[in-house]
Amino acid sequence: MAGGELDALEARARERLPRSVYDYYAGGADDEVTVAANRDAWGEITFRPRVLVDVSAADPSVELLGTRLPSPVIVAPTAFHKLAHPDGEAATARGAAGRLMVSSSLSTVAIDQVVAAASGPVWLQLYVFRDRGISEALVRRAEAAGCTGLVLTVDVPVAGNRRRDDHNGFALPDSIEMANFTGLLQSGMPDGGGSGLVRYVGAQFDASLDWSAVSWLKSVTRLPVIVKGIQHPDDGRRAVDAGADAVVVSNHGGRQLDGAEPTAWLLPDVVGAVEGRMPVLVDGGLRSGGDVARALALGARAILVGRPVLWGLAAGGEDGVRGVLDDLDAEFVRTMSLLGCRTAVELGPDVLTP
Ligand SMILES: Cc1cc2nc3c(=O)[nH]c(=O)nc-3n(C[C@H](O)[C@H](O)[C@H](O)COP(=O)(O)O)c2cc1C
Ligand SMILES: CCCCC(=O)C(=O)O
Repeated sequence: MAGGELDALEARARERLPRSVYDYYAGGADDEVTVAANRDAWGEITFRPRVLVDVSAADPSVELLGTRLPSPVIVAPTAFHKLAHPDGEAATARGAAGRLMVSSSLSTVAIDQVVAAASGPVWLQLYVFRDRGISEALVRRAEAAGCTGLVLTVDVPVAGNRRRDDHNGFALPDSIEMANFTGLLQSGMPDGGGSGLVRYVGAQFDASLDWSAVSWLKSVTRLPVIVKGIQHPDDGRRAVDAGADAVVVSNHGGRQLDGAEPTAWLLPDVVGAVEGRMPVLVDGGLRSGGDVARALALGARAILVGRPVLWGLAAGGEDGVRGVLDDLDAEFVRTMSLLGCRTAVELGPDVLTP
């Protein structure tokens, strides 16, 4: 579903969604330069295919932290799916159809119900709250639910400046709650002007978080810890030293620091820095199976997609999500085949223009 088709899906989602929800999903920080740059940067990477390779059984599966995934395409954690569809994250989990889904801390369906709806593995994404007890309770809920990984998002010490949300006074309606926090924390957003999400983040998230958070998380769980939001090769190295099991190179889809480097440029440097000591994942602006192949060729083990899943969910519920992901996979297999690669691990820098 590259290019035009995905744009058409986004247009359908946009028609169905209230303006403030569409803007929350689509938008980014400040001038949204990084939102656009993420996407454009993948498109600038060109291929050098090899020919006369038997690709009759091209296999897109990848191994990640001891699990074989049917595809390198992972559902990125995004907040508030009930704003897109009444079944929320349960519909997304069904639509993921066996692929790995990362469920947001800020989901509108509780993590145990997300896992129950999923046919593939589920990781819980964690924000660290001022009250560590809340984060630890979330870890326990994830473990009890059967999650197989914890994704620590590290690029939100404070909320990015989302102008659209400010303008729209974005907030969750009273009918929708942050379902992971019942009994732990108020499950809505504080009142006031501007973005309710920014007020919520300011009140609840721990801006004092530092590298000790990774060892803290490792000390309270036996689940693998994946650090999401790495934007510097030295931080990739530090993540290895801190005991992370994997990292996600991400600028949060351009929603945090505007002007941040597109992840396609940054990825090879982080891959180089970690020297194979752990898998490196990437997200931000990947919109086609060709982009997936580009990321793997640059050294990513797997990739995450954010907004396209939300467009699928808003436009077509569970089937819409499945459609987006199936199309990405089909394009990826076609691209692999045309590059002369039989397995996802065969994708390397040699299939790209140096
Ligand atoms: C609407 C929306 C909500 C998001 N919520 C979260 C979140 O709760 N936790 C998180 O770690 N990342 C969150 N992200 C960032 C995504 O996980 C991911 O990094 C980004 O969307 C990838 O870029 P893409 O949308 O261009 O594919 C969110 C992104 C969007 C678009
Ligand atoms: C401000 C961060 C909270 C939710 C989120 O991750 C997003 O909207 O991108």
